[in-house]
Amino acid sequence: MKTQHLILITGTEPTQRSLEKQLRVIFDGSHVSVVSYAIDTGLPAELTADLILFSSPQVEDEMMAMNRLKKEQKTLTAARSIAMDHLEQVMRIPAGSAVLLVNDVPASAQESVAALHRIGVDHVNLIPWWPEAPLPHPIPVYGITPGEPALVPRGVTQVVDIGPRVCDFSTVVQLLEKLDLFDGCSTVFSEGYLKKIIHMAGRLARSHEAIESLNRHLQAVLDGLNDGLLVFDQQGMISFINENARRLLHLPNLRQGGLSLGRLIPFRELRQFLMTPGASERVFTLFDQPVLVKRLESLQTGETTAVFQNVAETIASGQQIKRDLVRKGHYARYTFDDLVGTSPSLTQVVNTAKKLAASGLTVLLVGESGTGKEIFASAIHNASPRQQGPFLAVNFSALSDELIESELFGYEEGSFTGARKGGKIGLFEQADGGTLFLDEIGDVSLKVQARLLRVLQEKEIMPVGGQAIRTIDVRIVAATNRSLEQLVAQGQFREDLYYRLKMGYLNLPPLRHRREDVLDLAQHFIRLETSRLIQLSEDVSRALVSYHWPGNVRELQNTVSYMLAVADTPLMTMAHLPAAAFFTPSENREKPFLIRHLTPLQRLMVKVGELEDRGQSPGRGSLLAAMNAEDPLGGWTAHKVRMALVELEEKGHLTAGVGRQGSRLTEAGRLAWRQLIQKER
Ligand SMILES: Nc1ncnc2c1ncn2[C@@H]1O[C@H](COP(=O)(O)OP(=O)(O)OP(=O)(O)O)[C@@H](O)[C@H]1O
Repeated sequence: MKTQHLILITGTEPTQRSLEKQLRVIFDGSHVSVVSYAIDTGLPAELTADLILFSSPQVEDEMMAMNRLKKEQKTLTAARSIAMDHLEQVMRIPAGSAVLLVNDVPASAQESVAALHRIGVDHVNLIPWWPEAPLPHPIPVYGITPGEPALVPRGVTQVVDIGPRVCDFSTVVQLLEKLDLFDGCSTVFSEGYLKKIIHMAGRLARSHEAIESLNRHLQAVLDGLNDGLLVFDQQGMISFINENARRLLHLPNLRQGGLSLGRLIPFRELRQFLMTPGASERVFTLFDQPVLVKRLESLQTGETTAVFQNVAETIASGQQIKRDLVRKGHYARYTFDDLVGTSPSLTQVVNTAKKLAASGLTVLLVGESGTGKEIFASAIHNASPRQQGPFLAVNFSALSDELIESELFGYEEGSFTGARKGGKIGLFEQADGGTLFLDEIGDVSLKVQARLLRVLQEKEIMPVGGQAIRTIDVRIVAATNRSLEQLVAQGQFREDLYYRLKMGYLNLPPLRHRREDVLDLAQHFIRLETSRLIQLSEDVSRALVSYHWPGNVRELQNTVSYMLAVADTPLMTMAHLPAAAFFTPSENREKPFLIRHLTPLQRLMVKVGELEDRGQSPGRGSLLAAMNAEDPLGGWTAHKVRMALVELEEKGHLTAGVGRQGSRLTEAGRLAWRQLIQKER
């Protein structure tokens, strides 16, 4: 078969390249040779071929004006269209957007617009533009250019380069006809064309499927909400309604969209409220149920979202939340009724605490360890108007500065290495609307004190690494067993913070100042631990009341637990007490408490050290007397004392005195003694 020659003539080189490529694909495998020229880069002296294809009417005009072609030369002028490969990007430009169609000259810009219109791109407003043309105001964000990205003006930021336009379907058909190849190549060509359409349709179908599945997922999420949601525009046309809104409004399962508030909502007042700009929330009775309706307007879309909450269900879920808080320990366990005791000193402090609870003032609880500061803090919260809010506690004695700051104030994501993703909400924010109990406030550093003071003064916090200040509404109850006054005098506690905390001051009396409460408390702890009927012997009662209780109520509670553990009769006698010496009526706080946990040898050593501290150097006789008084159940005899002293001497802990001189602890002995008594306290 004879080879036919086709010449392509374009205006510019880029068009030459892209059209030549297209022609080569079409004529691949046929007997057509393709040669191309761009007027810009020059034409050969002779231009003869079986067919000459002009890339556009402008090129045709130019060539005619040049008068370079023979009269009988067959020509064809291409009609061009955008390549399908870029159509998808064009279709993704949001509907209604203004789009600058950028090309080099007015005619090609207008032609490109027309070409896009012809293939059905009508969802955007196409504005033809070329470098000398005035820019529309405002400058559109979107631009489309057929292979001229360098010409796109500044300000147009989202550009789709659709590449030089290719010969359209009709041009290709004419080409084939003129070269008498229609029968041979048309199938190849149409198949290639179809393949592209099928490929594109496939992609569209897949992305449509993905969108559908996302929509179904979102719908399921929104239907699963406890709240009803209704979205509508300024004309009252509904664009979205979820399952719960339908349920609350007794609506059938209607198709989304296309419906108006007027048709769907049978309550005039509710309709009016929904359509009133600026209205925020109101309770309506809908089908005999109180429903809280909130309006949220979106400035961006002009749409309004109405949130419907069934008041009864919301209260029930609030109670559930409260139950959850109990489980998590974010809950004030005690009330004033849990405080046992009728002594005047306790009654007086409870009465003041009740008044302070109602006042909302910051409260400072001062008292020795185990006096019930935590019970008071919790009872104050429960007797305050914040009782429905959270109650959170933080104990400063165990935390580093960094930990305290992140616990209290939270932090923003990425504010330090190891910061949790999404950041962390601090206790101040978590306790919003409730009470925060700051235990052992006397242990807090000056740095943290400064931040606390700011929170108390400004009622605002800024999370670690954060920018935004958040207003909080938290009542502070602080506690300490240290003398803050003394710490202030030593410069370890800020005076201004001290006075702020002290606005509501409560001094919890130690148990030894309210001995009247000891037996009530003991009975109370017995009842907490067992349902057995337990009685205290008179001796035991006397011993308990006369003991000075350095560990206060907690120590009494521990003593009761110990006795219940060792007693096998319903009557508690002296034999069940932890150690006889422990109950010597004395205010001496250095008395070792759990002396029973020491070996006899250690007990003797403790005694030697104690007597030495009082300036004595005890001989064997006085040691025997002292041991019998301190540890009557220890079975101490003169022999036992002597053997113990020998053993201590052998260990290098003691030097036994000669004659009237008593025994003394050595250096090593004193060290061991100090360790023992520290363990005991
Ligand atoms: N008046 C009281 N009635 C009943 N139980 C009490 C009373 N006071 C204290 N308790 C109990 O004594 C124990 C210690 O109380 P709490 O933990 O409140 O003391 P605290 O002053 O906070 O001690 P610390 O300073 O060591 O933390 C708790 O088990 C508490 O239930």
